[in-house]
Amino acid sequence: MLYLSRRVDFSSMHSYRNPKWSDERNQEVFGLCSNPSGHGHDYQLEVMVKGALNEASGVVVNTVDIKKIVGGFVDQELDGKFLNKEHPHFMTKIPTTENLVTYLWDAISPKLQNCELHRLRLHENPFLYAEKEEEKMVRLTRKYHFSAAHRLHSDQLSDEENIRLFGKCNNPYGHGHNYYLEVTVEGIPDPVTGMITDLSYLDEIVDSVVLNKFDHKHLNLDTSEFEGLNPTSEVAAKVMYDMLSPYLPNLYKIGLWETEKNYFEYMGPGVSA
Ligand SMILES: Nc1nc2c(c(=O)[nH]1)N=C([C@H](O)[C@H](O)COP(=O)(O)OP(=O)(O)OP(=O)(O)O)CN2
Ligand SMILES: [Zn+2]
Repeated sequence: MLYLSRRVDFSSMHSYRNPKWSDERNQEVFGLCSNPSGHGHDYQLEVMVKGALNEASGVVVNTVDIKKIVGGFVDQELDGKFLNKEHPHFMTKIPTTENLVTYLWDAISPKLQNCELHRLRLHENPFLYAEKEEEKMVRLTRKYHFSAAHRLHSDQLSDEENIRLFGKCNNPYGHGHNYYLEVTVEGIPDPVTGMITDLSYLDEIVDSVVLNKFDHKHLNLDTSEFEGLNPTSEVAAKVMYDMLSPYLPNLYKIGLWETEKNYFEYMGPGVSA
């Protein structure tokens, strides 16, 4: 089986409002997104399909055909529209990223030929995306930033072994990174709010439980969470998962960008992708 991906872009306006609720209630639940005049996003939709290689043509499916099918569909239905007012499905269902990706999954899967839809990832902005994969629940990923210093050093190895294994990263004073932390939750979008998890709750938890502890800190020297641990990014991803999971019962994955080139993820004990 081969997997391939094509990105399709569109811009839409939306407003998060339950028409049965008062302005105050909508404001309380949806915050700024409840503005009845709406606001907009430049969405990026990553369409990943799977299929068998056609030996004669050398392709599973022509990506230009995916562009025509999916691009044509979003151009006609979503691009340049105020979804709550102009799209029948979203007149009654709140156009959250989770609901949008679910709608797109149901609409696009039957249209594809010579391949099957494997995953849709809908980016609302560079810090938020929702995704749907075959036979999986919807997932929502939020990206956060913090800066921290660390020294790679294991107490279980000799000084020579530490230097040999970690080189410059074993510098006694440490060194620093611009970390990007991705927190992924999964679930069924709430039928009333259209959300898997309230983003303001997620932000509050990640801020108070992780970012406030680690931002602008030396992980080895200033944090109790890394006491006795070597703060590699594998260990850091696991530490952060364990810190967040008691507050986020639907936590699916922690992704940690240590640098732009080094990425690590942890899905909890015994879980694999
Ligand atoms: N398995 C792991 N290997 C390494 C880790 C880690 O956490 N787990 N961490 C480091 C260092 O912390 C290091 O600072 C990253 O170094 P490096 O890959 O060299 O940095 P860049 O991504 O900026 O790449 P350049 O080659 O320097 O451009 C090392 N290994
Ligand atoms: Zn480092």
